[in-house]
Amino acid sequence: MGGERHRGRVPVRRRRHPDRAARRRARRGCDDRRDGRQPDGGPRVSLDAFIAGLPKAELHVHHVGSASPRIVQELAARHPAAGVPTDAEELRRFFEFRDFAHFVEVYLAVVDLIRTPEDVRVLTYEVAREMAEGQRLRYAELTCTPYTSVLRGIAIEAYTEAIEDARVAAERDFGLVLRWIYDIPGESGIPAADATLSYAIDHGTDALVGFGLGGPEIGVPRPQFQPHFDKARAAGLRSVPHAGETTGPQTVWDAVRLLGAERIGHGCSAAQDPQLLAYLASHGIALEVCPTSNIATRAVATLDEHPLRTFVEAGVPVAIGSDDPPMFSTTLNQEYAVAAGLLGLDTDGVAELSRASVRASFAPDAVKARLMAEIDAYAGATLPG
Ligand SMILES: O=c1[nH]cnc2c1ncn2[C@@H]1O[C@H](CO)[C@@H](O)[C@H]1O
Repeated sequence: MGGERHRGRVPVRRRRHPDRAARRRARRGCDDRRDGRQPDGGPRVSLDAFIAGLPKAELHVHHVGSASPRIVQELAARHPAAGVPTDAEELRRFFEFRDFAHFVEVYLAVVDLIRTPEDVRVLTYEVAREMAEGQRLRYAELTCTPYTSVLRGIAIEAYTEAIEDARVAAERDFGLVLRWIYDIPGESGIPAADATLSYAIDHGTDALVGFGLGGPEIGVPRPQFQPHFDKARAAGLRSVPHAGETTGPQTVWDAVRLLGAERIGHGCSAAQDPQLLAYLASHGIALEVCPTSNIATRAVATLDEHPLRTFVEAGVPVAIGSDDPPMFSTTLNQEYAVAAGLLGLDTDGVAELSRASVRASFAPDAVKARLMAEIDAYAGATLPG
């Protein structure tokens, strides 16, 4: 496989910092270089166009957080009491976050729009359409929070049926393979953890692959959820908690040591702890890195300070994710462009980012092999221009 060319590493260009032009491209989320120095061959495309056409896997994206303005507007109009604006400009302002706590507040206001099983089905199917058609996603592990929907009156049986209907339809209609991760909304504590575990173990389908933990970290210590993760893992689910997004490296250690994390959501603060980086690298524990989200929620102050390069240079596997893309005015394509700017990647490097996500995924082997072959075929047939 093409991925072996780099021994499974994303090839960072050996510079301490991305050059000014790369930083500008990262900020704009695009690449308009036209150096014309490439050999003749297949179609020539800009890095942006290359990314747009690149088959991809997405491992860190939230279900409700993927609702596009079109879907949010539609739901907001159906459920006006939730207080989410329906006007496009007001909606844009509504999604400007003061800090992480405010982000969670806004996020939960959108959660409040999901009231019926039909809301869940439409949301999931439309999100899948946008993933496949807009981002060339071929595989996605979507983080769902059934607890918040059940709390709003949707029975877990109806919830499960709705997402499963959408999953089957999305694979049939868009060729997108979907898998689920159920996360505990951390701010709701042990009752949410108990319920989410039961939804996973008693109601989860074969498409449920992971067990997660989201929401705030401050005031929500990870160790309290160890029994839940123990049971989820014993039932065959993979452990994928968020950690180190808004607190220090100790939270990441807790996630790894106590919750058995196989991948970490965000993990930004791991960059402060060289021993932790070495541990993540030697155990192949991937960090799901969502640069624009980190800036929007103020987890990282500026893009120039983003730790992605530190992770890659330390040999930590990374999977680029979009988190809650419409809320952060981004897309997975744009996150790839930002990552390319931070790492100084060309088209080969960007293709390798996509392979890295496939490797870190919990996709069945046959799906992984198919995706790797698709990426190789695409990268081999497209020349940068
Ligand atoms: O970046 C994020 N970090 C943590 N939680 C998040 C993020 N994006 C969405 N959620 C969601 O916030 C809800 C409240 O706990 C959870 O449902 C979690 O999935």
